[in-house]
Amino acid sequence: MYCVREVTKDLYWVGANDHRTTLFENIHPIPRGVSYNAYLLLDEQSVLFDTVDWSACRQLLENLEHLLGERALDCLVINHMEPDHGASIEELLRRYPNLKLIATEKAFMLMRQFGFHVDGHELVEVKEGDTCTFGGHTVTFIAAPMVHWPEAMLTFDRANGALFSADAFGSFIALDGKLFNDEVAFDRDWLDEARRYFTNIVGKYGPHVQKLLGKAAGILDQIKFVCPLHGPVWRSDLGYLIDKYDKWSRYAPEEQGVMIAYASMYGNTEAAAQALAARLCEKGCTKVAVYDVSNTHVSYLISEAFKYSHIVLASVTYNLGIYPVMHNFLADMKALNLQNRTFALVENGSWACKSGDLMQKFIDEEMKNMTVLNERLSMASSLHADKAVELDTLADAIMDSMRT
Ligand SMILES: Cc1cc2nc3c(=O)[nH]c(=O)nc-3n(C[C@H](O)[C@H](O)[C@H](O)COP(=O)(O)O)c2cc1C
Repeated sequence: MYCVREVTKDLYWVGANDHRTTLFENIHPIPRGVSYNAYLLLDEQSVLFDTVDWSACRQLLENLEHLLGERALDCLVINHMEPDHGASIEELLRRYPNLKLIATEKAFMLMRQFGFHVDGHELVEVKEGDTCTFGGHTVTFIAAPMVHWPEAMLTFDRANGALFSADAFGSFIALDGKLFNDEVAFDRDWLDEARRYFTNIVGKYGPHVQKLLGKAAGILDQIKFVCPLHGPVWRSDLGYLIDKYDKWSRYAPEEQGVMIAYASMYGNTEAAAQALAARLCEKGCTKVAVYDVSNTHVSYLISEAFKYSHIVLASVTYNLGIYPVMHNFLADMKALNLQNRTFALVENGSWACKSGDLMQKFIDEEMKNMTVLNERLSMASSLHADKAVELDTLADAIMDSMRT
């Protein structure tokens, strides 16, 4: 059965929802699913903007057949060649052999690398600023390298104000019938997953996203619809969306608050993390989020690290090192280029406590623009009552640094 939604006159969402894939990119859990968005424009020529994951190809084909009727599909614009969007290209070429493919040079290179038999078809290579007319609609192509692959581009249709934004402005979570941002409670139900999507998938490329935001600013008054490849289409409140993207891509915290991530085998470091959380709340900072790194997928930890201004790392010592899962979290923060955060450290060990010094060294030497508070809470096996003052001092130091 076809399943389409009208975006605006002559433009349709023809994508699909996926609740079967458990790991996006085979790494990030997606318990609430994901959508693969593709859009069909019915002008003098029929134009499809991107395709879908191979698992959703049948749905795309049914949607196209429904809307096209007797018409052929004339053009396919590929904004992004990652297989969750590009995988169905070859099948479309089989069904619509006269299909004209429009993409960047690098996208065509990737199609060939992935083994798609595109040669022999009409291929139109486009670059920044090029335009294409399909009848009443003329689109302009905007290069968006490394947002988040090198071949990526955006396409802007001046006639209806639709910006086909590739992976930019996308989100996890299946649409399940809804399409527009104003049909969901985005801030309540989607923001955390949108941030987790952005920070883990595109987070490393903040400067590239900043460049793209600069380009978008030039046409902001003309953008009526932001049509990403995952998640809702934005037709209102663009300022809200752009503000989030601006913060995330500048590595600026969204909230003055504290993420406490603890690594604990037997519960003593965990107890210290909980005691610190309680002290912070008592002192008036209730924006405190506590996570056990061992049972929280690192993609959620990354999202929270991008959200909060302060991060407390509480780790046991493990074979003279940092607890491996905590080490992995640190490595991921570094890999995703997280910057501009204030850290506080809590360490634990029973005979040779090393985790504090090692975490400090990692942050100082491997990460950029980070501050580590001098106050450190150190414990031998467990936190005893005689450490109450140190605990309080650490909480005060965090509170003070939030005020400055
Ligand atoms: C495999 C293993 C390796 C450890 N290595 C160290 C170590 O190198 N230095 C140290 O001081 N404690 C070491 N410990 C002890 C723990 O860090 C310590 O008991 C800690 O207090 C446990 O805190 P928890 O209750 O939060 O798990 C090790 C424990 C285990 C199980």
